[in-house]
Amino acid sequence: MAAIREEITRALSEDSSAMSNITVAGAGAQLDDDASDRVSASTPPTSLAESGSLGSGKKPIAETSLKDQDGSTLRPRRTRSCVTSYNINKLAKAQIANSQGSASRNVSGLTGRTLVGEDDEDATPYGNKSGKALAMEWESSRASPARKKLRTLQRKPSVKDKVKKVVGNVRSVLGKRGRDVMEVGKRTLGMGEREEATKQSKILKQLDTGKKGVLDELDLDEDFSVPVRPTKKAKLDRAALKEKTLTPVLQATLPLPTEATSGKKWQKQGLYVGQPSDAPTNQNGSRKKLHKKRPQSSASDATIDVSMEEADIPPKPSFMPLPMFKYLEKTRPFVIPYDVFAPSFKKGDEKPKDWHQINKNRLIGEAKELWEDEKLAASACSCLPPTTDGDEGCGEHCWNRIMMYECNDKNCNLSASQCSNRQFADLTKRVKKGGAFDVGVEVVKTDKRGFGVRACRAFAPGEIIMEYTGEVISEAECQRRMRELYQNKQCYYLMELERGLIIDGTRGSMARFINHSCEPNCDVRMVKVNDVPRMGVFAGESGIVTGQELSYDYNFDNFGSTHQICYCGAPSCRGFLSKRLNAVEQKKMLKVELERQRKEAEEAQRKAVEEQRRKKIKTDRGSSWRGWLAVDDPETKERLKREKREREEAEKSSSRAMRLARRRESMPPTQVKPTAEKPDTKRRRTTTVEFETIRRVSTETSADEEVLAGAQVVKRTGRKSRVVSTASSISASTRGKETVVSVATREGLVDSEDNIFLFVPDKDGEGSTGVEKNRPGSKAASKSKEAIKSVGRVVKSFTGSSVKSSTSSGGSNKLRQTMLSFSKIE
Ligand SMILES: C[S@@+](CC[C@H](N)C(=O)[O-])C[C@H]1O[C@@H](n2cnc3c(N)ncnc32)[C@H](O)[C@@H]1O
Repeated sequence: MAAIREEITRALSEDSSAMSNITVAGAGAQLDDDASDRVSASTPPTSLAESGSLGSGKKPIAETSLKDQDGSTLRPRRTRSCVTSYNINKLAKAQIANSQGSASRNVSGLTGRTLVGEDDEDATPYGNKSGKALAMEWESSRASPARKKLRTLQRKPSVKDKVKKVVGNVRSVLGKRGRDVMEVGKRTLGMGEREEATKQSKILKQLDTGKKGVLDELDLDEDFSVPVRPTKKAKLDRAALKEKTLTPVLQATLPLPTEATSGKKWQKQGLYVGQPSDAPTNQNGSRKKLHKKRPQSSASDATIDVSMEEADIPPKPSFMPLPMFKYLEKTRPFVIPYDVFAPSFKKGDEKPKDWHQINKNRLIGEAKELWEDEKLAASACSCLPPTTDGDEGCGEHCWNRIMMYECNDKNCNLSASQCSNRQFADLTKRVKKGGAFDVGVEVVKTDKRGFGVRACRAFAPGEIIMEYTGEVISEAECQRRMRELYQNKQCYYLMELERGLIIDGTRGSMARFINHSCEPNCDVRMVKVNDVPRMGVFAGESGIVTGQELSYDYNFDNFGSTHQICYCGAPSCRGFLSKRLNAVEQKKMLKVELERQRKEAEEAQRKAVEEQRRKKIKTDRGSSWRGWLAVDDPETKERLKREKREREEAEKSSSRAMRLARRRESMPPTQVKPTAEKPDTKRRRTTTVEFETIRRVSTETSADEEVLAGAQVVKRTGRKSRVVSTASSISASTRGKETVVSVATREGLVDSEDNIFLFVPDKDGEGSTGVEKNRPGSKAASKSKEAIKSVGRVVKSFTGSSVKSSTSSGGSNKLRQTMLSFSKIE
């Protein structure tokens, strides 16, 4: 038991030898120690270089007491689950210490505790032997009895392990609060890591008091803290830190096992460091991933030779660089999105309509004479150059400034860089650059106050923002304009400049859009620049930030007879755009203003209704409607006539018109309708046709044909008979004794009831005229047979039933032919 207790030691002094424990350094290392202890105590090492444990020394420097300083018994802060792996670091450090005579410092700051197998030195394959022995042991075969023993240890949890677990559980039962109290108390007493270890031992001693004491079963050098699963980051950080510090030392001293030498693969990093790679592990996927991501451990690169001095360099905390650092290191040109910096007009935003921009004052009319008449008094300052760097001359005591003169090379002895009273000169330079930032302002639409001006950059207190420019007019001209031009206007842009001169910003700079506020952020004041008065807009006492709307108090500067309601929204708003009014005035103004607003609203409503009505009409008419024509307008009349003419001409020259013309030309002259005599009645037209056809008959008649004078179709309707048609065309040809007469009538085929009379000319040859006389509608025709007889000799009469009828072609003037056959009259 005593022997074992001797083993349960921890190196506490710096001068412990290599063969004893690796020491924990003094105050400087205390922090490290503590930190690493916190991590490693609960987490097994994850690389060769990482292990914080070393074998117990041969010569314990101080035996760890199981009692606390004040003698109270404290339970261990943590328990540590037994990890059945051998600690190579311990060996490595021992080797280093050996080579240097004494190890003065644990480079990593780890406490150097052994993880496993320290309770039985002989049970370890390497023990605390010399470096040579170590080297040899690395090459030892798998079947070495020590290794077998180690495996046995790994496989079977001993009673000691179980007790450790119980202790851990006891601690965890205390709960967080209890632990916190303990921590606080510990800190108060200034207890360090050693005390912690002592407490653990005390608890173990207590456990050993029973009949079946288990202390002899325990490795009291173990940390009994409850294993806390480390976070991924903690694992990474710790691994990186320890690898950086320890592995070079290892490489410098410890010949690592290689496949060539041992014929066996050893775990060089990770939870199972120092074990053969084929030993059973609990490595899961995520841990493997971690390994992959990690930079190649230098432990595997045995060729790197790192000196101890290098290894002693305190390790750089290895944080993962945040991505933005890399990004920021790169220099490249970039543009800030414009709408972030200066959200200007966007598509569709309303823009001021009747604004003619003038960036320099223009003297109008008699203002010119007034301007020239009075010369400004001379001014000069005697300011001294500033003594301290960064200071500016011509401050508030500058005479020029007091007199509202801007300094220049003539009236100021300081250089431009030393003088702070050259604002207009600065403004000119700035604006000349022309960018949005340089101009620094923009016009925007406000809610109730029309347009306004917004800063698209910051302005320091008192810094000039812009100049108020426009037409410089005399007072008389101003009155006239007010009376005649701006009578019905809501907005005035008039501002008094000096000596009865007024700037009318109706045509002017952007400053004309600056709205009024009862708590303004700008001042507008006149400054004489090179003996010329100019009006500037300056940032107020608080300065201007980007995006802020500019405003000044119209109280003194704004012309305008009416008092408009103010919508500046300032807590101390006066209610109107003018000076503060007394109660009666205010009431009156309010009434006037409300009346104005009412009228305005009425007008707006009327317009809206009108617009709606117009829209409705438009939609009702549809898209094809072209609108009304003012036909009484002579111009329109003329236009319509012209259009009609053009249409007719186009029609004439159209393909249809051409076709008709061609057809007319190809027709025999008898068929050609004389275009000159345009028939204007139906009756006349009929007559014309008859006339034509009769003529044709006569021309077509051959010598041996009986010439018929005409034919008439008489229709009977009841008892009445009526000549419905006089034959339009009669032709007769004789075939032997038979004569075939073709009669064409215009008014339908001959019915079975109809009588058809054929005429032959009288002896005097008047028969042909008889037809003419008996044309439909004529007196003669309206009479019956007698009438016919009188004009010619009826050679044959037929009834429709004995008549063959057919229709011949003929377009609109269709002729219906009735073929009559009869025998030649003897
Ligand atoms: C010099 S103009 C300013 C620019 C004007 N907003 C525009 O759209 O042209 C002055 C006119 O702006 C309007 N205005 C300015 N400040 C106002 C305020 N605080 N409340 C109501 N109207 C204001 C008034 O109609 C006033 O007559």
